Amino acid sequence: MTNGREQIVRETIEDHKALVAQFERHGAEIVARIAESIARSLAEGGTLYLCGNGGSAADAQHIAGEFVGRFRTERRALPAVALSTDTSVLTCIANDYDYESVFARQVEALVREGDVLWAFSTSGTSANVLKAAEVARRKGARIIAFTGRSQSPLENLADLCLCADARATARSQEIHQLAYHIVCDLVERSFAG
Ligand SMILES: O=C(CO)[C@@H](O)[C@H](O)[C@H](O)[C@H](O)COP(=O)(O)O
Ligand SMILES: [Zn+2]
Repeated sequence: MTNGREQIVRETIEDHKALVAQFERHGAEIVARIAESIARSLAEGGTLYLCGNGGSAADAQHIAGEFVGRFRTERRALPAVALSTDTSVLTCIANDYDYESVFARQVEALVREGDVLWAFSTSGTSANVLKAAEVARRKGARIIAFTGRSQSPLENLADLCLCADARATARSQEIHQLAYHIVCDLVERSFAG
C-alpha cells in the first residue's frame, strides 16, 4: 500500500514536471503580454479585478494580496480586488438573483473602462466566470483568462489567455500559480524604483 501511494506521488510529480516543461517552451510570450497589459492599465489609473471558483477563488485572493500588499520589492500599493471575498455581497447576489450572477453583478457595480478582469476557470466553462467576462467586456475592460482546456468559451471571450491544458484540474492550477507569480514579479518591476 505504501508503495502504491509513493507511486502516485511520483506519477503526480512527473505530470507536473511535464506541464512545467511545456509551459517553459510555450508560455513566455503570453505571460509577458499579460503582465504588460496589467501594468499598463494600473499605470493609467485602472484597477485589476479577479474572479474564480474553489481553488481559483483562492488564487484570485492570493494575487490581490500580492498587488495591494507586496510581492517582493517596495513600490506603491496597486489596486486589485478579488470578487470572491465579501460574503454579504456574494450571499445576497446568490440568494436574490442566482449563483451565475455572483461575479457579474459586482463587475456591473465596480468595473470601469480601462480596468482589467482576470478570470480563472480550469474548465473554461463556469457560468459565473463567463457572465462576469461578458459584463466586463461590455463595460470596456480588458479580459485576461487563465484556463485549463484549449478552445474553451472563456478563452473565446478573453483578450489574452493562458491555457494550461491538463487532464487534472489541480495540475492546471499549479501552472496557473507559477504563471501568476511571474506576472506579479513583472508588474512589480515596472512600478519599483
Ligand atoms: O481546487 C480545486 C481542484 O484542485 C477545486 O476547488 C476547483 O477549483 C473547483 O472544483 C471549481 O469549482 C472548478 O471550477 P472551474 O475551474 O472549472 O471554473
Ligand atoms: Zn485544489
